[in-house]
Amino acid sequence: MKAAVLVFPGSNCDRDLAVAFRAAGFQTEMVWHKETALPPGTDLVGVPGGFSYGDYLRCGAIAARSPVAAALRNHGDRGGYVFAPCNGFQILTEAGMLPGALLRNAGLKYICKTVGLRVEDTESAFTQPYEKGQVIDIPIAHHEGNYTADAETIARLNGEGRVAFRYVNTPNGATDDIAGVLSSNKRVLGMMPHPERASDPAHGNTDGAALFAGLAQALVAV
Ligand SMILES: NC(=O)CC[C@H](N)C(=O)O
Repeated sequence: MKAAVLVFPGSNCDRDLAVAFRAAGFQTEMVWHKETALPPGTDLVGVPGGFSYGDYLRCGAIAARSPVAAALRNHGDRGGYVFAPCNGFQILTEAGMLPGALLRNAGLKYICKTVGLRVEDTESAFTQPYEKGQVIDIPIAHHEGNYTADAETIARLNGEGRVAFRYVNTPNGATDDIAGVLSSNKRVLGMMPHPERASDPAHGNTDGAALFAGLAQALVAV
């Protein structure tokens, strides 16, 4: 089971993500943004949180056009798993790998706190260890987490079971309380909250650990 974590100038959750992947049993390599290929045999790509390229232009817009982005897109196109928390989610929407956009938080403030998330769909590798409707506590830390998409896209995401998580009390104005979205094959997950920051007893909260365990379980079964 091989994972790669992309590293952009300004990434700041890349090592946290690698720690969570390794704890779940993935052999994990860091991949610099200038690379044009992923390590051979990569099963899972992590697109980490942070402030890639200083959040200039729009969060994630420059990273979505970086050399490594083409390799990331190929990985997704051939059915590879991608986990993208926070800035990673912003990068995937900018790259067109997930629908919608992340706008500035409704209150125009950076928000850093732990929030309740309801698990909405348990048919993906990421969410299968949870119970449908289960509420988990996961930290957020962002100023552009206001998920927005047109009504048709929101209806499609809801209808296809592609809303992985919803906020219990939406902190950022996200449409339909959406906190995390899956691709149509459910192998790509983008979410604003950070499960990798709630996956070790030392974090004081392990609600996120099951997500990484679920991924490992799905990949062992392949
Ligand atoms: N923690 C993060 O990944 C921050 C995401 C993004 N740069 C924002 O502030 O919205």
